[in-house]
Order: sequence, then C-alpha cells, then structure tokens
Amino acid sequence: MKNAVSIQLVQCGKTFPNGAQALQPLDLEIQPGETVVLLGPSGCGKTTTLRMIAGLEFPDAGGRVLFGGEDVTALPIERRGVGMVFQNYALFPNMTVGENIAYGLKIRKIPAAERLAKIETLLEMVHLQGLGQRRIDQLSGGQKQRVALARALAVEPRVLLLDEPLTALDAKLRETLRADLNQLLRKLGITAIYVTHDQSEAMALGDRVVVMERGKIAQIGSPRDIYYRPATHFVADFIGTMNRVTGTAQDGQLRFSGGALPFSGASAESTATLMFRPEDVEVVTDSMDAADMQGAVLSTFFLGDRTRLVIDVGAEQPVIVETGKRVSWQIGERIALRVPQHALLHFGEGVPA
Ligand SMILES: Nc1ncnc2c1ncn2[C@@H]1O[C@H](COP(=O)(O)OP(=O)(O)OP(=O)(O)O)[C@@H](O)[C@H]1O
Repeated sequence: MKNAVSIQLVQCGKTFPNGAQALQPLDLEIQPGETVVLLGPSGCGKTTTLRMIAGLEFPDAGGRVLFGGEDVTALPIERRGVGMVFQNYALFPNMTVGENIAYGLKIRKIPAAERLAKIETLLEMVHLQGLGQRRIDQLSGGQKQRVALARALAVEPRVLLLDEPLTALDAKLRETLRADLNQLLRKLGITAIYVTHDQSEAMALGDRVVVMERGKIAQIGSPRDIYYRPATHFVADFIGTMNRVTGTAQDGQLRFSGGALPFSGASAESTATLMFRPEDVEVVTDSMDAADMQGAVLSTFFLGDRTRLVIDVGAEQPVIVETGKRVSWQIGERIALRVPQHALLHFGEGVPA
C-alpha cells in the first residue's frame, strides 16, 4: 500500500475525568503495513489504546502519538486519515450499501462517476458484488460488517482500526470473515490495529500480538512467541491451556507425588511451579524409564483429530494431555507421561499460583 505508515505511541497514559487510570504510560511501535492485535481481558485498556490512536481519546500530558514520524497527538480523528470498523457496524440504516460505502467520498466531494467506480471495486474486494443497491436492514450481520469494512477503506486511510469487528457474529461466519480479512489485510499492506479478547483471532490475524493486562503491556511478540515463550504467568494462562505442576525443587528436579520433572530454576530446596502445554506432553507406551510422571486417567474427551486426557498425577491440579494417538483410554487406567525439557516453563519463585 502506497501510504502505509508507522505508528508510535510514546509514554501514552490515560486517566479519565472520574480519576480512573485506564492506561499507565506505555510505548508501542508499529511498522508500516503491519497488523498488530491488542489482546486482553475485559477492561485491560485495549479499546482506550485504539481510541487514542484514532484520535477519539487523547493521552494524558506528556504522551505522544506519531504517524510516520509526524506528531498527530493534537489532531482530531477526521484529520488523522484513519478508517474504523466497530463491533456494532455503525452503518447508516436509511442508506443503501453503496451510499454507505461512498459516504466519506461524497463528503470529500469526489465526483459521482468516480464514486460509483470505487463502490464497485470495494464491493468486489469484500465479496459483496451486486449488493450496492440493497438496504442495510436487508443484510446479514456478516454482510453488514463487510460493508463497514468497505466504507472504512473507501477513503484510503493511512491506518485501519478494528474494534472487535467479529465479536457479534456467530462462530462459522466469524471464521469465514476472519479468513477474508486476513487475506485483505495482507493484500492491501495497510497498517492495521485490531482489538479482540479472543486469543485464537489474535493468533490468526496478528503479525504481532500485544497482550495487555490492567492498563499495561504484558508482552509484545509474534503469535508463536506469545504462545511458546510467554513472558509472565498472566500471558501463559491467558493464551491457550497451560498445565501447572507444583512440587519441591531439589537437585535439578521438581518432585511431586506422581513423579519428577527436570528443573533448573533453584539450587536450594524450595517449592516451585512448572508450566507446559497439553500438546507437548507425550504418552509413554514403551519403557517406563522414559517417563517423568505417572497417574490415573480421570476423564477423556475424543475431539476427532485428537484426544484430550485429564490425568491425576498427584499434583495440586490434574495434568491435561492432548494426543493424536489413535488409542482409547479407560477411566482409572494408569498412564505414563513425559514432557520434553524445552516445553517446560518456569517463571521464578514466589509467583502466586
Ligand atoms: N470514558 C471512560 N470513563 C471512565 N473510565 C473509563 C472510560 N472508558 C473506559 N474506562 C475504564 O478504563 C478501563 C479500560 O477500558 P477499555 O474499554 O479500554 O478496556 P478494554 O480492554 O477495551 O475492555 P473491553 O474488552 O471490555 O472493551 C476500564 O476499567 C474502563 O472501565
């Protein structure tokens, strides 16, 4: 995209007039053409961050917002060159699809013929060919969101901002639209910021994911970084499923009643916790010597492509295992497990469980 810009937030905090501090001063740098997803639980400050980039909120004194190196901190939304898509569509119900898409062009006094040509191109881009004359109330939720996207792109914004655009749609539609959106963002190469609390959406769409926790950035990284190398307990727990085993750390091992895992965190004897992903646990079927722990099957869930097992290994909480093995296990059956050392995560002592 010819006009893709970088975005920089420098020490951007946000305190609302009622005294609520939604954001602690944060720094964030987004590359031209990059899709960055802001991910986190409700109230962590995602929308406030997006609205600051949009020019719908302004940072506390000292904070700065830069587009392509240009300071836009004091500019209102209409002078920033941003396109926005919201969860609730925010379309004009009394206008047709085409009129909605061309709204911003009309305001900019683009001639009618040019507008019509542009509407056609955009309808095609969002897979709504032939629906230009439809009324908004005659569209499905997914189609409405496609119109909202076309309208946001019509004015060729420098930045595309999306606030939970798929949340109101049902699961199937969400997946189709997510795939289309992904393709479109790559094709356009526009700088995009996408807010969601859905981690699979964040993983699928983001070049990088910014995980937020209570008004702060907990971690910034590629989806793989965030998943495989979470920086904190919070990130590890928020993304995907994580096992935790607490035991006594001693002589390079973490011991608990069902077994022991390799542990390099502490030299003196202490209580510690290791975390690992269900899909990283291997079911040991040959030599028991190769197992790190043993336990009894509490429950099994056949998921088609894999089976989820819940195993009591004598730790505080059961271990969840996901395996592609075509074996069925009985409740109560003994099972031996191994976790490769590279899959074990440890976040230091004294972290609350
Ligand atoms: N206008 C406002 N006045 C006062 N407090 C606000 C205002 N807007 C947001 N907040 C508070 O700021 C914090 C962050 O809100 P924000 O909407 O950015 O979170 P979020 O991560 O987008 O959450 P959600 O997913 O629920 O939208 C919340 O505690 C919220 O209550």
